[in-house]
Amino acid sequence: MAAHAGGLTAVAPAVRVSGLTRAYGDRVVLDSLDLEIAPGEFVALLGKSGSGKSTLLRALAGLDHDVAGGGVVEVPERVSVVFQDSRLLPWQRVLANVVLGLDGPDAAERGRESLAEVGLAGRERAWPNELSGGEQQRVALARSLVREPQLLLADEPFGALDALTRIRMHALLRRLCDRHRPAVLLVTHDVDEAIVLADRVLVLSDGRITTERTIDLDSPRESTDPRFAEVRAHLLAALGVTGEERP
Ligand SMILES: Nc1ncnc2c1ncn2[C@@H]1O[C@H](COP(=O)(O)OP(=O)(O)OP(=O)(O)O)[C@@H](O)[C@H]1O
Repeated sequence: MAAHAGGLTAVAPAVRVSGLTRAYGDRVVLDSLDLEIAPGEFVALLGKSGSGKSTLLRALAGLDHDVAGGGVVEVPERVSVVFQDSRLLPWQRVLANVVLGLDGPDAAERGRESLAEVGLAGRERAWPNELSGGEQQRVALARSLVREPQLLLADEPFGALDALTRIRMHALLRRLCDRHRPAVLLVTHDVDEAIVLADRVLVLSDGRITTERTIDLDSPRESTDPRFAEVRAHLLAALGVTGEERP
């Protein structure tokens, strides 16, 4: 069992990770990693495939009891997680999925409001399999945000969506985060997605955060902006993508 349980404490809405180590057998994936996320800050995490992004996210979510390791992980009390697949219960209607486990007499009303926020007003009684992939991810976002998380962990939430839907979801997620102000850790493979959405982009390599870039581009962030291109080149270089390999 990981040392998460020993290190996990409920603190103000921000993240502090210190000396985090995680290993699968002999394979050390996170090697004394340090990370802080300010309240309301949107952080994107890039890294090569297999670099340990999901392992880090799972450590923050407290979902890694099967992994050996140590270190301190401090996260807020209310943490929500969104994955690449929506993980909706197929035998529950949309509203029931959103409010599942939610207490209080106003739970259904809050669920309805949350669905309206993600553009799904009127779809409360639909079954998950009646929705498109993008709509299912909207429901997953509604389910996360109805709990007013102080920390939102998102592991490739748009990875399975087509390019157009992904662009719409970027705008939606940014809007929702501006309104609800959770701290966010977004794991993504998509460098442009990271630059469009995040206040700060991190690169995970060799078990640690090796590159950190604050994104201070004006909104809306356009990939045609030369400053955007400069940030992209910096991050791609940090990911080990050479000039010839770049699109
Ligand atoms: N349950 C497990 N048992 C053994 N090894 C694992 C397990 N989960 C992950 N790993 C290994 O740990 C390393 C990091 O995996 P992880 O999923 O965190 O990487 P990632 O950066 O999220 O990768 P990707 O971008 O491909 O999703 C990989 O080498 C992976 O094979």
